[in-house]
Amino acid sequence: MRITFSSYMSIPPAWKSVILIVIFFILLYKYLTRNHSYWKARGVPFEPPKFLAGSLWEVFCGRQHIGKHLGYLYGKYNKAPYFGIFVMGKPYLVLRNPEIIKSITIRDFPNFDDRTFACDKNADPMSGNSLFVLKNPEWKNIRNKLTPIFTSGKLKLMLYIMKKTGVEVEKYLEKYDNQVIEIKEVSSKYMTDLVASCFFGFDTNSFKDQDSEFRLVSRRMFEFDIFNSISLFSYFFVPKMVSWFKLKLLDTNFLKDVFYTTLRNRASTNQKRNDFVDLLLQLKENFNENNNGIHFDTNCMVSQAITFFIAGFETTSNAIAFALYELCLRPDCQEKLRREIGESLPNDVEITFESIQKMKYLDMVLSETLRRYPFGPFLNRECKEDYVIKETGLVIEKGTPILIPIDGIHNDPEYYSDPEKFDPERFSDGIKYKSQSCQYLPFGSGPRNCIGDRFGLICAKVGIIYILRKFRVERCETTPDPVVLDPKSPFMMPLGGLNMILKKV
Ligand code: HEM
Repeated sequence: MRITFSSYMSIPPAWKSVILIVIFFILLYKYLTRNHSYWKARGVPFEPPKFLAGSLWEVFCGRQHIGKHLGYLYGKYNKAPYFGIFVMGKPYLVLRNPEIIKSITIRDFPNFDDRTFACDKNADPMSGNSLFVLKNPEWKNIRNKLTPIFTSGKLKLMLYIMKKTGVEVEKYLEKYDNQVIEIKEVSSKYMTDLVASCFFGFDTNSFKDQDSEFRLVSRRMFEFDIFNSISLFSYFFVPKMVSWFKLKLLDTNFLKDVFYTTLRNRASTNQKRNDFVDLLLQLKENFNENNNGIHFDTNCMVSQAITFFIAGFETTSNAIAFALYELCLRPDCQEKLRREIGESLPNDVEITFESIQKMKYLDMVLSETLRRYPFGPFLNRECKEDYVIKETGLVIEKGTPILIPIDGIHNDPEYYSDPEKFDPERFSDGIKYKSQSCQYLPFGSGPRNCIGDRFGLICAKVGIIYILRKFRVERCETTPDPVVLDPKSPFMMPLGGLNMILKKV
């Protein structure tokens, strides 16, 4: 039957509205599903999309953690070098093959040097200027300038701050002998104090002051309710929402005020602490104008300090907490590590940078912990120009977002036998081979990898040494086994904490 304009006009108004609504939804559906044949047309295996949620329905429903879901898909498409998914109708390419990952993150890096991470610099200048978010050429310029502040020599000068915070943890834990403690909160306090001191020159005292504002602020940053998990999700997957709704990544006003206060104090007292504040100030002074017009002004400096604070404290405290959790389930590994600590530092001798470097088993324990629990469960890159994957001939179109599922790779039995087992021995030869072949990616890969990896590892090692040389951690009735990850968080964080019993040795 043909519907003409005059027959339409004769339809009662209520029916007209119904027809318009139906047409609207049909058009919307067509628009949102317009790309759903994208991967099929290119011969790429793909996870069939569901309307709106695409291939991440389980994640949107809160039933599965995004890292574990990508890991599950990684296992499902185990014959393919990559597979396709859809997020809100947009096609994403998920890489499986380490050689292809290497090409994209290292060899052909210039074509994949940015993340798809969105940020509206005008609405949120603090986050927009952060190294994590910056796009080239600004990113490269700032990264080159910041890299030297993380050299071993500079970190060595900050060891005194780490040791001071380690002593605070030790004193704090004395009160909990033979009691159940939630170790994630302890490690978060340790890292909040440490990072606040190193990057803000500020004594936060989270162990003495339960209401320390720094700790309250840092805790809020990683507490995910439905609203901030949608917001953070949009930064990674729906960048348009960020500009439409002028979303702000984080409320950084408090951190900004603290940093400015520190700058004023340093200027008036000429105090030097050999911390990152001193290094950032030096960098600002030496930053000449010959940088493609890119400035490293005070705002940019504050933005980096805030980035380092946020990127540093939760990642590293997670690693400490998960290491102690695994050690409480594996008393044999714990004893081996305590022996190593005892032999390297007999009679409570002073911890030195060199003694930490020599603790091989401690390094193996942390490497294995980060294999099992990489904080960021996926890496993310954007394709700048059409690119041909030489191994398969697939053309990745300009603008295609790429995901690298770290958890899937870290649990692939082809690279790690019995991957569910916590086994530090698999890193007895170090991580070099596995990192270089892109089978081990807790700190990412290529020039855009983690800038703070060495700082994070030293902080984690010092924290673990201070705890284990005085205490044994044991499993208790409320120790989770297996760990449940918080599905609302895009990061691999434990849901409900990590309880264990602490016993003085
Ligand atoms: C155990 C601790 C840590 C883990 C597991 C970790 C992990 C990561 C990962 C996976 C990335 C993305 C890399 C990529 O895309 O290839 C990253 C980037 C980054 N991390 Fe870390 N990180 C840790 C500690 C730190 C610390 C202590 C800092 C600062 C002091 C830091 C600062 C950054 C920054 C600024 C970036 C962005 C780098 C860029 O885009 O140039 N991270 N980190």
